[in-house]
Amino acid sequence: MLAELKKRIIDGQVHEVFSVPRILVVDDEPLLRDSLRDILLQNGYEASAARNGRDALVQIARQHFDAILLDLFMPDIHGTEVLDFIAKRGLDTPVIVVSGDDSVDSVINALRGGAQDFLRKPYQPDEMLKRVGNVIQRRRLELENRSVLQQMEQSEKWHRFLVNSSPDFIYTLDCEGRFTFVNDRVESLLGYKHDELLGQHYTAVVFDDDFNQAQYVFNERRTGKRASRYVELRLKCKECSRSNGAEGRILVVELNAIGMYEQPDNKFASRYLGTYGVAKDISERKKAEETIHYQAYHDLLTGLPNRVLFKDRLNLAIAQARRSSEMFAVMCLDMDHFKVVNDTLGHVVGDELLLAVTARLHGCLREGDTLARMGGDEFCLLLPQISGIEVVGSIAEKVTVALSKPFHIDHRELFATVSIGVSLYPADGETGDSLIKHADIALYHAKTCGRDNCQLFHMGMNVPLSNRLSLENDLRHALERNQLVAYYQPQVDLKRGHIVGFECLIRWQHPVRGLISPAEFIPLAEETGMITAIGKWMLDTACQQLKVWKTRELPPVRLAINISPRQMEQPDFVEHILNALHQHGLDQGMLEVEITENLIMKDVERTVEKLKQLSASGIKIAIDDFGTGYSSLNYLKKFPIHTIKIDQSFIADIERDGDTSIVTAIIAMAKGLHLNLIAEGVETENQLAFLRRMECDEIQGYLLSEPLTAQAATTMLIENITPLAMFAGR
Ligand SMILES: Nc1nc2c(ncn2[C@@H]2O[C@H](COP(=O)(O)O[C@H]3[C@@H](O)[C@H](n4cnc5c(=O)[nH]c(N)nc54)O[C@@H]3COP(=O)(O)O)[C@@H](O)[C@H]2O)c(=O)[nH]1
Repeated sequence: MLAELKKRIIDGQVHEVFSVPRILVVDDEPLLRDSLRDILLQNGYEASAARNGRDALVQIARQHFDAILLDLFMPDIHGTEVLDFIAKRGLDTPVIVVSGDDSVDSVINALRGGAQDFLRKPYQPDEMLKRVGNVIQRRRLELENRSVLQQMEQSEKWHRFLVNSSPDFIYTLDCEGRFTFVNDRVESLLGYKHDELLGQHYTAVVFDDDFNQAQYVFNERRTGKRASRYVELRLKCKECSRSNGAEGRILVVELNAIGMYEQPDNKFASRYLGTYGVAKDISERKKAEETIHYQAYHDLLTGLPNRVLFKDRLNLAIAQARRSSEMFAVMCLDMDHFKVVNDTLGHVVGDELLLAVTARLHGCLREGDTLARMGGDEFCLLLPQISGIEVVGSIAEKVTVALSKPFHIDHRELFATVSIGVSLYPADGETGDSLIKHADIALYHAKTCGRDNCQLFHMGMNVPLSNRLSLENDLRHALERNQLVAYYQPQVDLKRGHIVGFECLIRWQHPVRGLISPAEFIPLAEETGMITAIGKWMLDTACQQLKVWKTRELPPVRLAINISPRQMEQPDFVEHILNALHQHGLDQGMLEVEITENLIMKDVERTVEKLKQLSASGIKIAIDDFGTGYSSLNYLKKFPIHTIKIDQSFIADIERDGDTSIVTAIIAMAKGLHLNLIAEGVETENQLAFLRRMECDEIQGYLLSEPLTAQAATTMLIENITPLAMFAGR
C-alpha cells in the first residue's frame, strides 16, 4: 500500500493526511507519456499527465504533487524552465528528469536546476519505479525530520517562556558553583543582566552574613525528598544598578535546590553536573510578618512598646535584678483629664496630645529605660538599676517639669499633667503583675490626692482601694435605703440683697462613714452609670422642695440642679424634667439646670437640641465652672444660655494674688451678651467688694452660707434673712 499517513506542511503548519502519492508526468510525446502514467497507475500511484511544458506549469501552480517526472526537450518550453518555475515558487516537490539526452552537461544542468534524479530514456519500468519510490521515501523522511525539528523548537520555546516568565529566580550552577543558566527574572529581582551573572560564582549574590548557610543549598547534590527545601536566605542585589532601584537592596528568598546529573533517573551511574535551584522572593511576606509582629508588641499611635512587650521587658528586668541583687522601679503614669480633651476637642487633637506627651516623656528617659503605652492615656516606665528611691523622685520630677510647659496643638494651647504611681522591685512585688498592680494602686492614690503628683506604693494603700470597692457596693443601695440627702446653697442678688435661688448639692448620709461629699462618690456614680438614677432622684427632690415652699407661700426662688453628661445622654432627659415640674404643679421658670462647658462640647448638636427644648419651656440654663473647660466662645451665642457661673478658682485668685483679669473679662463678656452672672465660691469680703464694684449680678459662697439642709434653707427663706445684709455698705 502506497497510501500512508503523511505529514504535509501547508502554510507553515504540519498537517497529517492519508494519501496516495500523486505523480505528474510531463512529456510531449503522447506514447511515452501515457505508458509512463499507466505504469504508475498500475503500481498504486495517482498519476496526472502534462502534454508540454506550459501545461506542466499550470498544473504545478494549481495542485500539489509528491513527485514530478520531467522531460527536458519539449517544443514549447525546456524542462529546465519548469525546474526554474518550481524553484522560484519555493516548492520542495522532488523532480526526476527523464531525458534521452544523457550528456554530462545535461545531467549536471538538470541537477543544478533542482532535479533530484536523472533517468535516461529509454528506461526499464522497474528502474523508473525504484527511482520514484526512492525520491518519495526521501521526501517523506525529510518532511518527518522537519516536523520533529519544528516540534522540538516549539517545545524548547515553550520551556524557555515558562522558565523566563516564572515569578521566581531559576538558575543552574556548574560543579564549581558558577552560574550556567539564569532566567529573565534575575534582572528584575537582583538587577543583573543574564550575561553579567553567567560564569560568576554564586557567592556574588549571597548576603555576606548568610554565606555559611548558603554553601549547603548552592552546592546541593541531593535529589528527591532529601534535597534542600524552603531554605530562607538573603540575596544581595547588584550594587551599582541605579536605574532599576535594586541598588543595595537585600532580597529575602526561599530556596529549593537539587543536584543535576547526566542521567536524571540514575544519578549513581551518571556524572554530577551541578545544581538546579529556584529562589522565591519572600520579601513582601517577611515585611508583612514583621508588621504583624511589630503590631503585636507596639502601640500603633506612638510606636511605643505595648502592654505585652512591657511585661516581657519587666520579666527580663526581674530575672536580671534577681541575679545581680539590684533594685528597679515601675512607674505608672496617667494623664489627668485626658478624657475631657478627647471628648471636647475630638480624638485627632487627643492623639496629637498623646504624641507630644510621648515625645516629652522620651526626653526624660535614661539609656536602658523602657517607656510603654498601656492603653488610652496610661503609660508605664520601667527604670532598671535604681540606686535609691531618690532616683525615682528625680525622674518623676523631671517628667513633671517636662510636661509643665504648654502644648501647642491645632492652634490651641493645651496643658497636660500626669498622676504617677511607683512600685519598687523587690520591696513592692517580685512578679511583673504584682509590680504593675501596686504601681497602679499608688497611681490611684495620686489621683485621689488631687492629681498632678507622684505616690510611692506602700502596703497601707491597699486598704482604701478595697474601700472604693465597698463604696461602690454601698452606693448601689444608697437610693433604695434613702441615704441620699439634698443640701441647698443660697444664691443672692448683689443689688437687692435677696435670695434669688439655691443650688441643690447632694450628700450621702452613709450609715458607717457619715456624711460623704459628692466629690467622693459622684465620679464613681458617673463611672458606673448610677448617676442617671441619682440625677432623677435629685430632680424629684428639688421639685418636691419647691412645691413645699410654694405651698407655704414663701418667696418664689429658683432651684439649680447639676446635670452630668450621662444624664444628658438619656433619650428621655427633657421629657423627664418637664414631667417632674408638671407633676408637682411648678412653674418652669423655677428650675435651672447647670451644665459644664465640657458637657456641651461632648456632643454639641444633640446637646443644643435638648437645651433648646428646655429653654423653650421656660427652664433656665446655667454654665457651671465657666472658664475652666476646653470650649469655644461661639457656643455662648449658639446655645440658649441664661446664666454664667464664674468658676471659684478665678474668684480665689482675687484673694490669693489679686489677679482679677479673668473675672473682669468674664463679667464684661457676660454683660455684653446680656447673660445673668453668678460668682461662685465667694469666701471673703474683699472678693465681695470687688464683685460689687464690677456689678456682678449674683454671688454664692461660704461668705454668705455653706450648703444648708432643707430645713435650714427653709428657715432662711421664712425669716427672710438676707445674708448679704450683714455686709451691706461695705
Ligand atoms: N451631677 C451632680 N453633681 C453634683 C451634685 N451635687 C453636687 N455635685 C457636684 O459635686 C461637686 C462637689 O460638690 P460640693 O462638695 O457640694 O461642693 C459645692 C459647694 O459646696 C462648693 N462651694 C460652694 N461655696 C464655696 C466656697 O465658698 N468655697 C469653697 N471652697 N467651696 C464652695 O462648691 C461646689 C459647688 O460646685 P459647682 O457645682 O461647680 O457649683 C461639685 O462639682 C458639684 O457640682 C448632683 O446632684 N449632681
